[in-house]
Amino acid sequence: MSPLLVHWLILKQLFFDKHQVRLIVLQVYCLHKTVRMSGRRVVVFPSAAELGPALAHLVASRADKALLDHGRFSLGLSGGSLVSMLSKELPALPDLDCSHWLAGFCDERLVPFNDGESTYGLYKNQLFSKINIPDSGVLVIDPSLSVQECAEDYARKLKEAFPKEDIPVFDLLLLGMGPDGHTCSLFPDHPLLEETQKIVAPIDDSPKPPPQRVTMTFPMVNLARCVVFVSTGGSKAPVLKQVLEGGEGPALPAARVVPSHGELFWLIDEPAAASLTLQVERPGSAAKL
Ligand SMILES: O=C(O)[C@H](O)[C@@H](O)[C@H](O)[C@H](O)COP(=O)(O)O
Repeated sequence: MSPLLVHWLILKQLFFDKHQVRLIVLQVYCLHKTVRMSGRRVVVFPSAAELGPALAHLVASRADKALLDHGRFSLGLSGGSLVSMLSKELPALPDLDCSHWLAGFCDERLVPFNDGESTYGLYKNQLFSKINIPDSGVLVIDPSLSVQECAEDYARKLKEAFPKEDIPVFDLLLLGMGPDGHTCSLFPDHPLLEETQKIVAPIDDSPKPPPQRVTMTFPMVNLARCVVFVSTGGSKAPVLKQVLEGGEGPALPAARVVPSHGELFWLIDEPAAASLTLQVERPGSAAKL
C-alpha cells in the first residue's frame, strides 16, 4: 500500500466522518474538473524563462504523438515573442527530429522574406536554420502576390498539404495574443471574425502594421487537435482577465479560440496572471503538459 494512502487512511480515521470524506472527495473532483475538464488549461509559470522549456516539451510530446498516429507532425507558428522562445528552446531539446514536420503560419505579413517584418524570415534565420526541418516541410506564402491572391494561394497550398481533409486539421497551433485581444491577424470588431467559408483570409486594413496580411480563420483554428497560447508580461494582465474570465461586450478574438475537439492551453507567466481569479495550474518549470 502506498505511504500516501496509509497517511490518508489514518487521517480519515482520526478526523473525518463519512460525510466529511464524501465532501472532500467531491471538492477535489470539482477542482480537478474546473482546472482540467473544462477543456482549457491555464498554466502559470514564475517567468517566461521557465515557461519556455515547458512549451518546448509540449511541442515535442505532441510531435511524438502525431508521428505515431499519422507519421507527420503539423505545426502552426505565430510571430511575436514565440519566435525567440521557440528558437531558443526547441534546438536545445535532445534528439529533436523534425524531418517529418510540416510547419505553417497561423498568420503572415505580406512583406518580402528578407524584410525584418516577415514572420517566415525570422523563423528561417532563428529556428529553421538550427533544426532538421526540410525546406519542403515549411509552407510559406507568396509575398509577390496581391493580398487577395496570396490568401487564395496559401489556402490552396494548405489544402494540398492536407489532401484527406476538407479543412486542414493541424496537430498543434501556437498562438500569441496582442494587448487588444487579437490573435492570428484576427482583430477586435473586424468583419473577418465572422468568416465561415474561407480557411485563410486576406486582411488589408490590419490595425497593427504592416496592414496587409493573410490569416487562418476561426473555422480552421478551432479544428486543430491542440491550440497553445503563450502570453507573458504584466502588460497582458488586463486583457488576459477579460479573455479568460469574460467581461462586457463581445468576446475578444482570442476568447473565440475554442477548439471543437482539441486541447486548449494558455501558458502564461505570473505578471500576466496578476489579475486572474480563476483556478489555474502552477506546475513549476519541470512541467510536462
Ligand atoms: O503579427 C503580429 O503583429 C504579431 O505576430 C502579433 O500578432 C503577436 O503575435 C502578438 O501581438 C503577441 O505578441 P507577443 O508574443 O510578443 O506577446
